[in-house]
Amino acid sequence: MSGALKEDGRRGVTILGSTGSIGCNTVELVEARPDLYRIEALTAHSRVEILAGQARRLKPRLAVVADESAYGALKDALAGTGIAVAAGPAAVVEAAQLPADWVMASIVGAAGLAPTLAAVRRGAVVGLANKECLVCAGALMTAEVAAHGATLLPVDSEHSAIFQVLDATQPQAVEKIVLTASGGPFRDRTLAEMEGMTPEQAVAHPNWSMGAKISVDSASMMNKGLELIEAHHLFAMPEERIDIVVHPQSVIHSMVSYVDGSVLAQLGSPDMRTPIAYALGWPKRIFAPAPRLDLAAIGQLTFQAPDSERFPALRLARTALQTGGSAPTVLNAANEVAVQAFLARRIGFLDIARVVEETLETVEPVTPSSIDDVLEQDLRARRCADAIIARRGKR
Ligand SMILES: NC(=O)C1=CN([C@@H]2O[C@H](COP(=O)(O)OP(=O)(O)OC[C@H]3O[C@@H](n4cnc5c(N)ncnc54)[C@H](OP(=O)(O)O)[C@@H]3O)[C@@H](O)[C@H]2O)C=CC1
Ligand SMILES: CC(=O)[C@@H](O)[C@H](O)COP(=O)(O)O
Ligand SMILES: [Mn+2]
Repeated sequence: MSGALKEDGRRGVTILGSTGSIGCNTVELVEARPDLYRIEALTAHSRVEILAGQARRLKPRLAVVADESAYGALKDALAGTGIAVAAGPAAVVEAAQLPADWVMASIVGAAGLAPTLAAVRRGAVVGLANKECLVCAGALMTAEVAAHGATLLPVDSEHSAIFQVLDATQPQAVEKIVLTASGGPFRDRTLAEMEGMTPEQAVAHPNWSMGAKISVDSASMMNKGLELIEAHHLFAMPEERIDIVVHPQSVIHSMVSYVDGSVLAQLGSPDMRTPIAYALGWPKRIFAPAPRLDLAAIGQLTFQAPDSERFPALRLARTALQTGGSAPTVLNAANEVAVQAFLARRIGFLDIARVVEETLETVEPVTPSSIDDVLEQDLRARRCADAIIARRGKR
């Protein structure tokens, strides 16, 4: 990021998915430091009111909605501001192509792949919250990062923690990465209890305030499975050297074990403004208004082994990573479809993992050699998962 400052000394920032949980936290941090940052572009799917409010305050060059039917509303909301307005998935990619120094990739799901890739391809520094794009296209994505001299800065709290304590100068000294998992809202529930859990119960995360999709992923622990694959790609760490430990307090955000027996961890309150600020300020640290950690008040930090009987998503993700090729792409796409079906009350909570497993059994893994191949496999998996859900509904 050195040399990435514009003439006025401020870093140009684009936020892809500015209206979401990560996006709004990023906006808050950027807004607090007009001396350091100016906004280049903001994008959303369809929540025009939030996007237009952010745009009026931050005055980007461009504001984009992915949903074309929201174009008129955005145009009206920003009339007379001089801010350019556009709509559609291609316009989101164009927003990512504007010459911002730093891009927050915080669109949810594989929909974030093309715009994130567009930022990578122009060599930007990318704060990566969107884990799905590394899960569905990890090897191709990291190759693009290397080819274009881009920088990926992890924003996911666990990966930010690892990034902060990993000694990249001595990769041979690293024994293991240990991802912490809260266990989600159903950590101590039986399978019989989980069967009847509602979307409202699933999105009620005990520690973090997040968007609906990642909250359901945390409840099924698919989030930790996706994070396992994300860590594998971000830190070039083999699957068997990435452990998962359940830590209900979400205070230790992850750890790195070294060959001398030392374990280094990053701690903090469960507040995404800390990892976002780390990526936004990198290579320096900037202030974040997250609650300060009071260990005496917390009293105890506890740990337990993950249970892949009650949380089969953990097993499915590990197996998909071992299988390789398009298996993680299929896992991710089927999970996105199943989570949406659960949120729409078309399937039950435990059906999410069942749909993912059946899709993985049905769609033959291939070795994608391009992003187009990945997108093709993503589509195949979505169609397969849709068909499985439709069949389940008819029983
Ligand atoms: N929330 C968190 O604390 C964490 C999130 N992450 C990851 O960050 C990403 C974002 O999560 P989160 O902020 O919780 O999600 P949200 O659902 O809160 O926000 C998603 C954002 O993406 C936009 N969006 C949704 N669909 C599309 C689409 N098809 N095309 C373009 N834009 C779209 C939304 O627009 P609109 O508002 O208009 O619908 C919104 O701006 C996810 O990949 C998640 O796994 C990782 C760690 C922590
Ligand atoms: C904030 C963040 O990074 C989330 O991914 C969080 O880790 C979810 O918590 P779980 O550990 O319950 O999946
Ligand atoms: Mn996380």
